[in-house]
Amino acid sequence: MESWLKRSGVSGLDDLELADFSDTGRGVRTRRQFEKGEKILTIPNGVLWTVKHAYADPIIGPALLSAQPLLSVDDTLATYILFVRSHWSGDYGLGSHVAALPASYTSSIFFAEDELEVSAGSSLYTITKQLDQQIEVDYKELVERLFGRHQELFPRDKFTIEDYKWALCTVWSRAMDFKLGDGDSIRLLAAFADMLNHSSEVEQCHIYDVKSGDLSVLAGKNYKAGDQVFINYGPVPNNRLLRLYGFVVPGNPNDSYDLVLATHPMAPFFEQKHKLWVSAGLDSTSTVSLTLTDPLPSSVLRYLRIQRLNESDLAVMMSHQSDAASERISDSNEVEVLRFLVESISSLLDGFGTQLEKLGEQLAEGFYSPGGNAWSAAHVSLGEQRVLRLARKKAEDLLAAVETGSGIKRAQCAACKKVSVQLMRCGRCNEYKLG
Ligand SMILES: C[S@@+](CC[C@H](N)C(=O)[O-])C[C@H]1O[C@@H](n2cnc3c(N)ncnc32)[C@H](O)[C@@H]1O
Repeated sequence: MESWLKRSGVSGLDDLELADFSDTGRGVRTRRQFEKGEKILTIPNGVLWTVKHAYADPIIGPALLSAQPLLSVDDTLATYILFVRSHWSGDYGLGSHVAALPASYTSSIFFAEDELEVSAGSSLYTITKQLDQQIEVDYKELVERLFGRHQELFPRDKFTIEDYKWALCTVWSRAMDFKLGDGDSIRLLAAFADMLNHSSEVEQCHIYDVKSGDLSVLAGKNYKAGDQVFINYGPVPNNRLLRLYGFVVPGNPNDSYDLVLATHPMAPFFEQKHKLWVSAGLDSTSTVSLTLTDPLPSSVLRYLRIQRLNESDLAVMMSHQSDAASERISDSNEVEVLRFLVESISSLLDGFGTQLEKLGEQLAEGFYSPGGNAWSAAHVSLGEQRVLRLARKKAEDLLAAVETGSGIKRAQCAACKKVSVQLMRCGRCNEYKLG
């Protein structure tokens, strides 16, 4: 691969080499010192994997362009990679890059049932299950629309669903995304640059030159000869790292929980409420990322304030053009919203297969083999539960403050003893018996 890249005009390779590292696996090592900001590597546009290059390929290009509507970016790149793997020699060109790719991946879609089960309750668990189904559907569609129609290009035995999953994970774990000036974006894979591992200790240091179309990597910090060179994949939480890249960062400060807020279209006043959500920059189904630094973003409260509007408050709100739900609408609405949040977050937390404290103990005792799939899944579960606990605490504090300020009393359900809001049905046992 390196000799092909050098002949293709890649610069910087003489000062770098591939090497194995105990913590990150294969990566790139410096052969000399680099100052932060110095250019380390440049890969010219001609050798990048891009959708444009796939379309321009004289053999696979016409077939890809004949599929209407066109395949997604990831499917195009995955198909291109599989095409090169099945038709090109591994000695030179893109074929030599494919030959250097990992034979398998540790993305959560490859987890055994018992490994994924460790993250039960997490968004990773749900999304991975959905992804498994989606991949099957997408694969069938690809066979129908493309692979089955050009079997000379896409031989069945080299374009199985397992091959497709491998190629998708190649794209997910190695592609780089860049925004272009015109509001467009480009997703590309760059041989050798895709051997760089992630560290949050370096700044963003891979750049795409829109004019030349070349990709460059700068030193994200000062390096001594023999150091591993890193790039920064971005502020990615563990659930996403594991799904796309197949690894986690223990104690990841970017951990998050994606809260999905949804309302059935048959719910009363749905149309009016939909308008209010849109004017608040939301939608009737909105996904909000709860994070360690902002566990209860204001958009969650804005969404729920609108969702829980009664008829008279709704009429008042509809007459306001702006985002009136950014503030408390009424004490009773606020209490209802916060009560609902506390209960919902509690049931999300109850849904985790193993609770936070137990997971913490298990990880400390070495119950899961470090770096293994179950260990990674445990870290995802831990991170998501941490975020949800912070979110619940914040909702509880806000609720207590509103109740104190408004004079709305708490009451305890006589049936299950759960503290509830006066005159509301107890959400846990569904009884109206308030004490
Ligand atoms: C762009 S590739 C980097 C090169 C890769 N190590 C290889 O041998 O092909 C991304 C993959 O490298 C691994 N990786 C990157 N950064 C890592 C890190 N900080 N810790 C553990 N694995 C990492 C993950 O397997 C990830 O999917």
